[in-house]
Amino acid sequence: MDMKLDSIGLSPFRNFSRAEWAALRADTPQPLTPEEIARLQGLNDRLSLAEIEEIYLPLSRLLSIYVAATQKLFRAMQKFLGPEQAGKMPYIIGVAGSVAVGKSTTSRVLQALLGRWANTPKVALVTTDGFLLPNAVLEREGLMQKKGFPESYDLPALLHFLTDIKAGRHPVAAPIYSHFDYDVMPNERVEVDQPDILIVEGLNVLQTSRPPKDGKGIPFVSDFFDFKIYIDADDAILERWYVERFMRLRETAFRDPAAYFHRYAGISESEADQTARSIWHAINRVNLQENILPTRQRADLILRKGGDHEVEAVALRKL
Ligand SMILES: Nc1ncnc2c1ncn2[C@@H]1O[C@H](COP(=O)(O)OP(=O)(O)OP(=O)(O)O)[C@@H](O)[C@H]1O
Ligand SMILES: CC(C)(CO)[C@@H](O)C(=O)NCCC(=O)O
Repeated sequence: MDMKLDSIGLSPFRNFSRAEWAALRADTPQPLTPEEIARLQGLNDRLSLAEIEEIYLPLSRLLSIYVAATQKLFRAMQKFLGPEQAGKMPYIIGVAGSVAVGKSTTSRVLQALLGRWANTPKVALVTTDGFLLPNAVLEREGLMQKKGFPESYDLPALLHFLTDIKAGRHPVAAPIYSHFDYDVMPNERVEVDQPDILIVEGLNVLQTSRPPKDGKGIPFVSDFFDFKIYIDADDAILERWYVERFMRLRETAFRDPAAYFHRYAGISESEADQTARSIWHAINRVNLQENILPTRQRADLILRKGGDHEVEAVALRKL
């Protein structure tokens, strides 16, 4: 995806058009059953069957090849090192990209598709939103307009979580974020109990920032991932998706008086549109430019989306 490097044959990525990528599913052994199709489309009513079959099936096939190779290496290492070595270690996939690019939808589709492979029946999914600092802390530190920026996360807690997973500990608990409350939920946790694959999605999974204090010798978040996916789309398209989702939420979730953004249910459509655009420009777009986009080149695979969320090109790391 780096044109200059591409033209002199030095890009670390191999590029596929949509059609070239779709052809890779050719000998995927199991077709989807009608029940599976219904369940996958239930994950997001805008997701088309063509998208599942042409993009996400080849991707799940590729990932299952990587996972099988890692599992084989792990078993060989256990034999080499002796019987008292750590038990099961999940394969960790990171899914990164801008706010509103579709990280959670892609992750849920991959979770469902990867669970169909015999060597990975148990696939867990966690979002790094749960590791955001609570609003009370963000307010105290003057960071409410920086939600999603590196400094708005409890980075040591995220690193501890990933370390525990990699060490084979179980179960490991992760905090949960509520978009309805616009805050982390103080008393709720999701438990990750020795899955074959753990998918971690978030803005920050490819980042290399260290915790502010005593950061030396501590790994980067991105170090923990066996395979890193970046979902990409043009700036103007992302803004549109953000605004469309905001307007839809205004008709649905924001109507509930308990919702953090309830006040936006009462304003006019044009005021709501203005509000969404100003949040996008003041917070999420700045975060994209400064902190998210610069991590794209670190991915193993880039999914490039067009205006209707259809993947129009794929780049796979070859080095
Ligand atoms: N493959 C897809 N096909 C059609 N629509 C999609 C697809 N993926 C996501 N969307 C839509 O795009 C919007 C953003 O998707 P999603 O919530 O998955 O993004 P996200 O990257 O997880 O966002 P955030 O970072 O804000 O949590 C939603 O309105 C969703 O319905
Ligand atoms: C929670 C995050 C950071 C990521 O999902 C995002 O959805 C968010 O809330 N960003 C802050 C600005 C906004 O309200 O869109």
